[in-house]
Amino acid sequence: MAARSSPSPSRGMDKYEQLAVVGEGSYGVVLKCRRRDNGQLVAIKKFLETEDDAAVRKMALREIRMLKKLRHDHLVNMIEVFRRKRRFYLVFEYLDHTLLDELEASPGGLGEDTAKKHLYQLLKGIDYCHQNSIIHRDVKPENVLVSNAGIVKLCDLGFARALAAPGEPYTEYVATRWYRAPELLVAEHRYGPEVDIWAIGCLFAEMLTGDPLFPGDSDIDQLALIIKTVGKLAPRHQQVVSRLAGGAALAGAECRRATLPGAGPARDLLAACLRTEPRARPQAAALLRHKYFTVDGFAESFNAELRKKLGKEI
Ligand SMILES: Oc1ccc(-c2ccc(-c3cc(Nc4ccc(CNC5CC5)cc4)n[nH]3)cc2)c(O)c1
Repeated sequence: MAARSSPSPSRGMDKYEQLAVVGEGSYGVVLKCRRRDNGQLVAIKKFLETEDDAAVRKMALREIRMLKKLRHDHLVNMIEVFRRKRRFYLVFEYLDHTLLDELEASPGGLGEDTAKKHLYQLLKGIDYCHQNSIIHRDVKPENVLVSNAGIVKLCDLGFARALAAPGEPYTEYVATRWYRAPELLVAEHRYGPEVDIWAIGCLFAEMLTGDPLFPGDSDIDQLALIIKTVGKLAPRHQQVVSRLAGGAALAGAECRRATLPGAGPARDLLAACLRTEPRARPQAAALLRHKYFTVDGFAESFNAELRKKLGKEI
């Protein structure tokens, strides 16, 4: 057989030059890398040793199966997967910074125009997940990526879960407290995509003001902040809270209402995302049709802007 005329193509991590660590989690690390042959920037999630730890291997395979199904303009897309020296490597699109970076750089908030554009793209991304029966479960500023052109993509579906079959309880998980919906704080077994709508409501408020809406320092404190601002919990949740340590004073208490940020349709949309009864929160598809986005032709003109920036039909 003729010898290869060209050098054998680089395999796995040899193809990439490691530039920085951009994220760390319990199951691995996310690296900023540059592809040697074309200079493309990518993010590579490197799992811990998968052979020795069955749980990590199971988690990695579940994550890979799910990520292979999901492709959307407002989700960070996976480019390739490879294994090397008993580890899995997931190669993703790289975007310049996170929403957390933007919030830290703009203490007074992002301004309503930017907040509205980010919110619209977030809702598109999460609507795609929900239409594909996937709950993200950890929507927070660190998991929202922003390109230099203002394109917003959700990332790190490491916590994501497929919607449970009817009657099947979900496993416990600890998403970031400040963005956790009341049904998760009271450990309701049957939660759904509404937990992502709650988190997006929290992000919208934070983009408007620059401050986290509910920065609770414990689960009970988190519930207290929620009740103080958006009112009573759903009756079935109040019963659970009344049995928690320190919860008796909380259940059913309707403290002095702190006010939500925003005005008019923006406040209306925000309040809808933050209804304490999960079943009362609108789905992402309905929120995309909310008057906040439609009344002034925003959706039409912004979709045209997105098409241009994304370079394809939406
Ligand atoms: O299941 C999974 C696992 C991992 C990911 C994932 C995919 C891609 C990324 C990513 C990150 C990224 N860019 C980035 C840029 C900057 C930072 C940090 N900035 C602060 C200043 C230090 C963090 C991230 N581009 N792409 C991060 C996570 C994913 O989307 C799904």
